[in-house]
Amino acid sequence: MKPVRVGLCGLGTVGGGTFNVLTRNADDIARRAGRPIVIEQVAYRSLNPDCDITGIKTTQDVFEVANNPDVDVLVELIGGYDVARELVLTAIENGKHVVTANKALIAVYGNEIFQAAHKKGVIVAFEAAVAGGIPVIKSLREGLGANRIEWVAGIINGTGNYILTHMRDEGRAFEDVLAEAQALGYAESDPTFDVEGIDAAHKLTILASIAYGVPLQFEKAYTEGISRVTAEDVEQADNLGYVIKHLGISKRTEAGLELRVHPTLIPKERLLANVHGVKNAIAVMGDAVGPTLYYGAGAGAEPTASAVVADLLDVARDITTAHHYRVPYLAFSGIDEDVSQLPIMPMEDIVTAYYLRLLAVDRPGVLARVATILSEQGISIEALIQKEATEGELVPIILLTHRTREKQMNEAIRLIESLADIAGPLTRIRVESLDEQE
Ligand SMILES: NC(=O)C1=CN([C@@H]2O[C@H](COP(=O)(O)OP(=O)(O)OC[C@H]3O[C@@H](n4cnc5c(N)ncnc54)[C@H](O)[C@@H]3O)[C@@H](O)[C@H]2O)C=CC1
Ligand SMILES: N[C@@H](CC=O)C(=O)O
Ligand code: NA
Repeated sequence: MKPVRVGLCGLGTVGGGTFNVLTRNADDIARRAGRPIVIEQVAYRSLNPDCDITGIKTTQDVFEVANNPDVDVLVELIGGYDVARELVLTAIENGKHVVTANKALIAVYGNEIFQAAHKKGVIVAFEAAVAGGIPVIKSLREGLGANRIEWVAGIINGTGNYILTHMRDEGRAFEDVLAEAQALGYAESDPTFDVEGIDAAHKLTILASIAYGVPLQFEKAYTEGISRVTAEDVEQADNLGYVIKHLGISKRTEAGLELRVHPTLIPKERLLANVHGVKNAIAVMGDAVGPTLYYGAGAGAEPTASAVVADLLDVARDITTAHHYRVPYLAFSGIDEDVSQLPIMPMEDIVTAYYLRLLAVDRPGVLARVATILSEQGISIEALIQKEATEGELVPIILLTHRTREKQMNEAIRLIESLADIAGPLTRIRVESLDEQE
């Protein structure tokens, strides 16, 4: 049978991995696809020493691939927003299917891209864009199709989890571990995307759209990174029975959808608390199936390539069976119709528990003043640790609260920070109990 011809754009970490997996496993892939999947052309800026591209047509210009009539599927692995958007739209305009690992592109321009693809009747597949090699998009879009999804929560940035794990286990400095994650090919070209939660917010935006059938709304996601989490917070969380993880959380509530990324205290016994290094895990709660968990490598050359090549297989199978994209881009049918208008909730309306760490002058009555402020905002305290003074006359106070509205907590924090006895901004980390095992 006629092969499916791939135009590979970008030969970096994921491009190189994709090239190698596709060529190494070509026979098995052809048997699964019902036809060979061959690399017709590669566009790259610099050669990847791990790839032997002898005999393959190459170019420095990615648009040559998008305009090449011998290419059936364009694989976009150059990353970034603008050139990638133009490249993908050009390929679609030319009737080519597209496979991409670019979550920034899908989260920000996905609505426009799917419209264009729908018009042309081509596939845009992006399994590698969320949680690397874990087939979470396929699971959510297809395997859980019978369910009303209640919530999705997970560790969806490998670099951030790698940093938190190695800082905690080896006491290493943030910058040192970040440099290692970059060398291993896990980080984005701008690593602040990983560290500040932007990459996780891109992925959460995509997961939420697929889970609830809402348009992609990255601009409404609340995003907070891990750069302010200290070794002290990690230790105090541990004393209280929690682990700090950087989570993406999206819940369906009566008021709308929560869409938030931030460091989170989770009970040590939860499965998510035990996901370490570059591994990702996403818990999904469906009304029929109950809690489910998807775990694996969230970044890296071949784990991510595994998802890219699986998407190529889907494309090949759809071409072979002459289907017109069997599964809708964001899981719900139609492109405008059937999209739910469930609102994304403002962060101030979120209800959750909180860990607070403050530094107070060691004088009688400070704790009572803090407790009064919390109580006046209707916030009750679940646990309290007051440590011996360690920093001159400043004494750390750790508080764990019961669930309360973010708006009340913001007001309480503002009032506590304005007390003369309190030094500097306090640390606030949200707490989730995440019943993913029940
Ligand atoms: N590294 C990882 O573990 C994962 C990355 N991704 C996504 O995959 C995409 C690629 O990421 P990486 O492979 O890590 O990046 P990378 O920086 O290793 O590779 C990108 C390659 O594209 C090339 N490139 C950029 N613009 C180009 C252009 N105009 N023409 C030709 N070549 C061009 C660069 O020279 C580079 O070799 C990104 O969208 C990223 O977010 C997704 C999941 C995991
Ligand atoms: N930089 C990302 C790569 C995969 O999406 C991460 O670290 O998770
Ligand atoms: Na994936």
